[in-house]
Amino acid sequence: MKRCLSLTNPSDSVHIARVIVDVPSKQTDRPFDYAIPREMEPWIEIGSRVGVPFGPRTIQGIVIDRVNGTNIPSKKLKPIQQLLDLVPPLPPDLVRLAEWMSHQYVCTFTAALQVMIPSALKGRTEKALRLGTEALRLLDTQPVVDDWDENGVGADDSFWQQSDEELELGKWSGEQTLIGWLNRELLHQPMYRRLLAYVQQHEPITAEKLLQTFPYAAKAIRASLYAGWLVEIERIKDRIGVKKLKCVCLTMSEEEALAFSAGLKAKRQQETMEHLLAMNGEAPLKDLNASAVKALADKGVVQIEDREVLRDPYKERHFKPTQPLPLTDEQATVYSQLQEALDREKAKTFLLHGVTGSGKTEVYLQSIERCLASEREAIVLVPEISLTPQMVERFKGRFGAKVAVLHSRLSQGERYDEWRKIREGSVSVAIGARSAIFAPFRRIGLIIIDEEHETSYKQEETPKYHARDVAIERAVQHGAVVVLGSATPSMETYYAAKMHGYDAQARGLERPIWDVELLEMPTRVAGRPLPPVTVVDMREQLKIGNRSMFSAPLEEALEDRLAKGEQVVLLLNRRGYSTFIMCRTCGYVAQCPECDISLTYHMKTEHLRCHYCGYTERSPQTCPDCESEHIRFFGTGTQRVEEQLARRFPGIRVIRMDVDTTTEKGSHEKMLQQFRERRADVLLGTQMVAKGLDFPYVTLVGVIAADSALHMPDFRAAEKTFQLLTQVAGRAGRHHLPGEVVVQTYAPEHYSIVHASGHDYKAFSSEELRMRRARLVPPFCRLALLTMTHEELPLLVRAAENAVLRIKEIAEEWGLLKPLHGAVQAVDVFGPVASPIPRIKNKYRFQCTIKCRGEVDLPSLVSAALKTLEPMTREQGVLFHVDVDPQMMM
Ligand SMILES: Nc1ncnc2c1ncn2[C@@H]1O[C@H](COP(=O)(O)OP(=O)(O)OP(=O)(O)O)[C@@H](O)[C@H]1O
Ligand SMILES: [Zn+2]
Ligand SMILES: [Zn+2]
Repeated sequence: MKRCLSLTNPSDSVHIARVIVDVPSKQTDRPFDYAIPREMEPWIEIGSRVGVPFGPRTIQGIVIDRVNGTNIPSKKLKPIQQLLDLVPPLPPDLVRLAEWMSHQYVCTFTAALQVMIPSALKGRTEKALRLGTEALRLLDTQPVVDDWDENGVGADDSFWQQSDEELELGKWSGEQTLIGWLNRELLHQPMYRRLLAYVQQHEPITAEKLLQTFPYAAKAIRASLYAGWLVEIERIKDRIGVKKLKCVCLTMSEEEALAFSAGLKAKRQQETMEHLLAMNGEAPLKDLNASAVKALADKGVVQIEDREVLRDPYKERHFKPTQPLPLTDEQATVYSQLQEALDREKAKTFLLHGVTGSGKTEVYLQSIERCLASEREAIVLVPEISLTPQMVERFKGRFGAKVAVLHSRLSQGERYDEWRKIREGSVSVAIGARSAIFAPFRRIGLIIIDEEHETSYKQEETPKYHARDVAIERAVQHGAVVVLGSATPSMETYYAAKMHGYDAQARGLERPIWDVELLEMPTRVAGRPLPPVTVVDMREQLKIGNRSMFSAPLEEALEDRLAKGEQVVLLLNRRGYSTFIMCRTCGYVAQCPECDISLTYHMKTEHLRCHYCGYTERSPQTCPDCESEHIRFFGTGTQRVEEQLARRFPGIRVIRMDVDTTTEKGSHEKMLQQFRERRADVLLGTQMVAKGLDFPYVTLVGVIAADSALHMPDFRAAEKTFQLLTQVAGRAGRHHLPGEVVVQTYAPEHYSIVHASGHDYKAFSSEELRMRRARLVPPFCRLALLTMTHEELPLLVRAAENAVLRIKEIAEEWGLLKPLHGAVQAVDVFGPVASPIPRIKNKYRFQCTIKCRGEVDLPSLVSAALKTLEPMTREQGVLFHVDVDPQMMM
């Protein structure tokens, strides 16, 4: 950690900062008090990142509060050692959100804070200041007076010390006042202009150095930072630097340059001058002819300078600007409701249930426009997988440079730069996957979650948050509107929307978690029909002697499209398919030596890898058990389908998209582009091909094995199957050409397949909800999954049994085990049982499930339980992991 400001005598300080230290353990999961040294006084606020002494070390922490007193005796009170950023990385509302998360998901406060900070910031950083564009303009129009002396110390030093009250620094809402104050007072002070001029001459300059020259200027610097007159740049050592660009600049005025250019004989040089003039006197070196620049530089007409640039991953792409479309009646009805809610500026959540191709995106776009018009910002969440150029294009096309894109495939530096644009307020729309919900905007008006049913909105590592819950909570803080959009809403959200309007009493034990209002768009834009679906019973195919992967109807349809030059999407449901190595002679399956799970085969490197612990080995050529050579890869299936396609339809152009072919950065995008340009006939893939794509020439969608996920031990299996089929069917016939879908299955009578083929969400959801109610699974209860791990099995078994007893006792003490409404208890504890993966990294795993209904505060119950289990961790080393509202029951 690099020091920004040094400390003096801590005993001078009376102000206290409450700091959450970055040590993710239960024992340290509380605020620690530190004295604020006087120099740091104006800089420390809620959300500041600081370095503090902790035991023998200095560690990082986040200030969550400032107070005037502490119980810590003054001898023991330690001062903050370092301030890591001049503008805090987290605004106060995100700090509050992190506190809420730590309660909801039973994780440490610091884990929740850290997930909000871009990883680029966690490297070693060095801070410096430069002028903002406003300040540059000011200095151009009102140059600093001549009596400027290099040290900048003038007679009006006393100026810096006044106006403390007026400033009201640290309040985000005070910004307007602050900018007003700057305009009214500060800018007329020659001293302030000197400060800016000094920065201009020495930029980038560290705050430390600036303060040496202007010892009293701390508050003015801070005010300037808030107002954008000064901009803080971060140079991150080791990890990522700020990107520099070589620029060529004119050294003379426009008239002089014109005259000079007119007199030039060399054509290249003349062109270069004209280009520079057209670009307002400055252009990147790489855009110009290097030898012409060299010649001009030798004549002293231009010079080359380093410019700091924000990396823009989409810079190379041109986005065609789009205009709002006239809305269809359905869209207009939905939009007017959203508009009304937006104008009210009160928190509210909607579910937009619109069939595939109903034009949800256009509704999003126009709602965002409305939101921006009232000077508020918008966040759009999409599943990582649909963060394709096509999706980005729609938002960039409408809002241009106002859009920041947060994409996990961006480099760390690119991601960090996008994040900075959000924090600095130079963009007003953020689009990204799950973690974009933490975009550090200050006045959020609208949060859109597209494909809200996607499981990728749930983070599977600590903090195990769900972006949907977090969005709803953030919206409450900001008075924002949340739109959950989907053609196949999750049962949780749909049930909540169905219950909207029933009072809490009537809902009783079946009360949904959120209050959601339902909006519907049941038809496709322009009256386009949903494609007809043919369900093929594969058992029948076998009976008539067809042993190939393709049923007769699918084969015919494929042939037909190839003849017509139309395109096909083929989906292989990957869940349930294997990626392991098996010996066909003895049945040996390569397993991780540390975990009870088969190793995954990676084709590119010919390695076997454990998905859980990272263990890797070379793929064996012969079976380690029986030495047979018939040991082979049981592929994802897509590879086999590809082989068969090539054999059956010689010359067919197939793009295979799965985990093996999309590991490289940008490969996913490239493939889709290639398909869009009709340089392939078939797009073959796993789940990846099912979502969000909109290709006009796709008229056939084939699903190879629709039911492979139905037999997973997961109460959401039917829901997932229905969603996948409906989504992929929705890719066909979205434009002028009519589409068709062929679904191959061994379970044609299963309700998820029957209703998906009828595009009947309502029928599916009512049947599914009936089943869920009968089995008492979400949304008719909430679950928490508690996983316990230890190296020794007998010890773990005993501990797990004790733990379950303890939890039952607590539920009993809380009066929650009493039967409510007949036989149904408010809290039920199941287990312990061995986890579906019973051993990971040499540790055995047991789990229990806590189920609760009605108004039970599940997080509080779980965290009370964990507290009483702490001695087990301390004395026996048993570890506990909690997942509140789990999406995966592992
Ligand atoms: N008002 C409109 N007038 C004309 N065309 C429209 C209108 N609204 C949307 N469209 C077009 O309809 C098509 C489908 O819209 P869109 O992709 O937004 O649907 P969607 O509801 O998001 O579907 P999915 O859930 O499948 O992603 C797009 O090509 C879009 O440009
Ligand atoms: Zn073998
Ligand atoms: Zn392993």
